[in-house]
Amino acid sequence: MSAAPTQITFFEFLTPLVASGLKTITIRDISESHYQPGSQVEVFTLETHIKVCDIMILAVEPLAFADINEFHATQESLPLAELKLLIQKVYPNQPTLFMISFKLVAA
Ligand SMILES: CC(=O)Nc1ccn([C@H]2C[C@H](O)[C@@H](CO)O2)c(=O)n1
Repeated sequence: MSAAPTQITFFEFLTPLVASGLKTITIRDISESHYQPGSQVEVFTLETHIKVCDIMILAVEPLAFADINEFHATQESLPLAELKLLIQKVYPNQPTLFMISFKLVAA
């Protein structure tokens, strides 16, 4: 069994939402779902790999694309339509995804 990851990347335009504590979930596919609840994880920008902040993983739960709703959009700090378009673009044709809940530890 491999160790849980200690880093996560976000698109640069989303990192202010993470560093301010406004964004408290991210929805990823199975390849990016192996985070351990209770672990501290470093956040980097995807495009430039700049360190943004640290977060603590609270939970990792399966989430069907079809079940993504306004609750998830609020936690993502994004409009629901924008969130669903983004997820479809990043993870096309993947009905089963994972919701990673987290809290900001240090900006
Ligand atoms: C490799 C990588 O950084 N991938 C992703 C995947 C998703 N996101 C964002 C986009 C949405 O806000 C949520 C839901 O997927 O997570 C991201 O920043 N980076």
